[in-house]
Amino acid sequence: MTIAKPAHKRILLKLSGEALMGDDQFGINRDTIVRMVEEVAEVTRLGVEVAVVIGGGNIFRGVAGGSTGIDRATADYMGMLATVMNALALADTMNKAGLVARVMSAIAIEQVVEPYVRPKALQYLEEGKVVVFAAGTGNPFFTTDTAAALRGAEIGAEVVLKATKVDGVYTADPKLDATATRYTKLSFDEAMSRNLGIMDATAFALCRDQKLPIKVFSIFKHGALKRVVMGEDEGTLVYA
Ligand SMILES: Nc1ncnc2c1ncn2[C@@H]1O[C@H](COP(=O)(O)OP(=O)(O)O)[C@@H](O)[C@H]1O
Ligand SMILES: O=c1ccn([C@@H]2O[C@H](COP(=O)(O)OP(=O)(O)O)[C@@H](O)[C@H]2O)c(=O)[nH]1
Repeated sequence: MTIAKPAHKRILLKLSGEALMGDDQFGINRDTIVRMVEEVAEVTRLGVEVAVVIGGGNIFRGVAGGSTGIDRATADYMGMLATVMNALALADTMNKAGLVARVMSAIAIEQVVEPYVRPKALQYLEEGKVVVFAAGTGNPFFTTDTAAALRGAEIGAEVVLKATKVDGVYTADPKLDATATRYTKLSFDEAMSRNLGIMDATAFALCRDQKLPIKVFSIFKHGALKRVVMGEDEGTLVYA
């Protein structure tokens, strides 16, 4: 009997901040974060190197209502700090679950987390540690999706796994159209021409230029991350 091998050696997992809320209105839901870490742990046990970019939308978003009247750049820095909080919670939960996690921040807050240094991140990944990238790209006017594309390209990830609330890309918004069907895969050009919002335009363009495939899947579906990593039919693959 041959044992199935993972389809990917190194992945970049983008987790939205909102995913951490669970059914709460904001913040970090304990059961949800523990469950998410279990899904990640399962994949690391297969020998896959995992880097994570975490969002901050559960705490603060630069363009959200709570930032009304605040300068956009300032609000965005607040959003980046929110991702640092999530990263600390995520890494702490990972360490308690028996993983070894390291947080690297795109903005210097050296008493709290170490700065992002690419060779160091690569070293951690080679050592089997999970690297959690915090503070997005470190620049206002960007998103953590763009950070996922950027870091994914930098560390030579084979794929960016975009974890969302829906289990893939559909022919139309499945919340509004019950007849929408899920794509198993589609090319960057098809996604563009059909105007399917998979990631924001900057993130999407970066992945397309770098020929870095994106897999959209649901983090709320138990075992989905593992099935994605094993190359099974789960979510939607966007390819060059
Ligand atoms: N063609 C489509 N395929 C899948 N989801 C879609 C599509 N168009 C719109 N959506 C919507 O996109 C949302 C999924 O993105 P979400 O998890 O909110 O992403 P993010 O993590 O960027 O906030 C869902 O609310 C879904 O209804
Ligand atoms: O490179 C980045 C990444 C994030 N942000 C800010 O951080 C917030 C939280 O990130 P995001 O909205 O991407 O989080 P998610 O939707 O994944 O929870 C954003 O609204 C921005 O204000 C930013 O300014 N630059």
